Amino acid sequence: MKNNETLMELRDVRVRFPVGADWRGKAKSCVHALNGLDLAVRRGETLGIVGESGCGKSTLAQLMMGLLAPSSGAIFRARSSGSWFGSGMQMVFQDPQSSLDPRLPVWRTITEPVYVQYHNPVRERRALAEALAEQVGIRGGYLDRLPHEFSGGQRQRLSIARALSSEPDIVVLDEPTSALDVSVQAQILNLLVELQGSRQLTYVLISHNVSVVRYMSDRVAVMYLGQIVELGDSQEVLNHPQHPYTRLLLDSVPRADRPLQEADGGVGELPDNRKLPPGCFFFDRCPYAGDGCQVPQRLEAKASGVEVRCHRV
Ligand SMILES: Nc1ncnc2c1ncn2[C@@H]1O[C@H](COP(=O)(O)OP(=O)(O)OP(=O)(O)O)[C@@H](O)[C@H]1O
Repeated sequence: MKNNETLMELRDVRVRFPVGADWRGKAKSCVHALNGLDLAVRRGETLGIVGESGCGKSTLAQLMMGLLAPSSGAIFRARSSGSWFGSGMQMVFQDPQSSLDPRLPVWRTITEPVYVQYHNPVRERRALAEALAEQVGIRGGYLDRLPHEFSGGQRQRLSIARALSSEPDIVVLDEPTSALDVSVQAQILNLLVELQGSRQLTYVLISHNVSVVRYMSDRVAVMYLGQIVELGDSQEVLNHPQHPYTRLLLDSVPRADRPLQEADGGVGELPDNRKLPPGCFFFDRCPYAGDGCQVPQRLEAKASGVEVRCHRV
């Protein structure tokens, strides 16, 4: 069920982290993690977020989850039908080991988001745990076990069950398969697709793995130095990349998890995000840089419907 209803919108969002301190405890400089991000999440879609390490993907996830406040800009959320303190957001992390409490039987962990809000009795909690476990392919009889008694893939299934327990509107998937064996990665992705169909979920999928994003996403946002440089239909963006950075990123697959200069034989380093370039952020690494690139670039819709932050496209 995809439509154009916006569940969450970020407008010109910036996040700065003060770093270093002088003898008075005053920050010496700032890391500019997000630099004017405009993005909307639509109900029922999977929105993929890609970009190399350090471009701001995790900062964006924390912002969406409400774990971090923007330094400037605004975030709008549609009124939630789900719960988790009313935010309607849940997250599935890369490492299922650390998102499940090692001392608690899993039925407790996977129903915790609901219990925190409603304090439901044990019988009800167990019944919910069993129903959720069944939906993610874990037999109800195993729910008294501790997380370490499950395999990595099963633990990720349990983390997904936990995320679904409060019936969130949006689930942020932060590298949901990258800590798993290759053999179970596809099973988890298929499970996520199935659940999206049966529960009308909206996903924000953060990944440096372009094949995962290609398989899962309806739209893709490509991030560079805390900005979106290309945004649109995922097949269009991934099959016909227009921004020079998107092309470079796709050319470096499957090594996009490393800084690009290692993967592509030397186009320069990711600029220092304590001092932002005055014009196009990609200027120093761009093979097409020239006139008109020394001024800040705007994200603009091109004929294909894809938005691109480059005046030369
Ligand atoms: N708490 C913090 N204090 C200072 N700098 C931070 C903090 N959190 C993130 N950063 C910096 O902000 C920038 C964006 O980081 P972020 O973790 O969002 O990137 P990322 O794209 O998720 O990278 P990765 O894929 O490696 O997780 C990086 O330069 C990072 O060092």
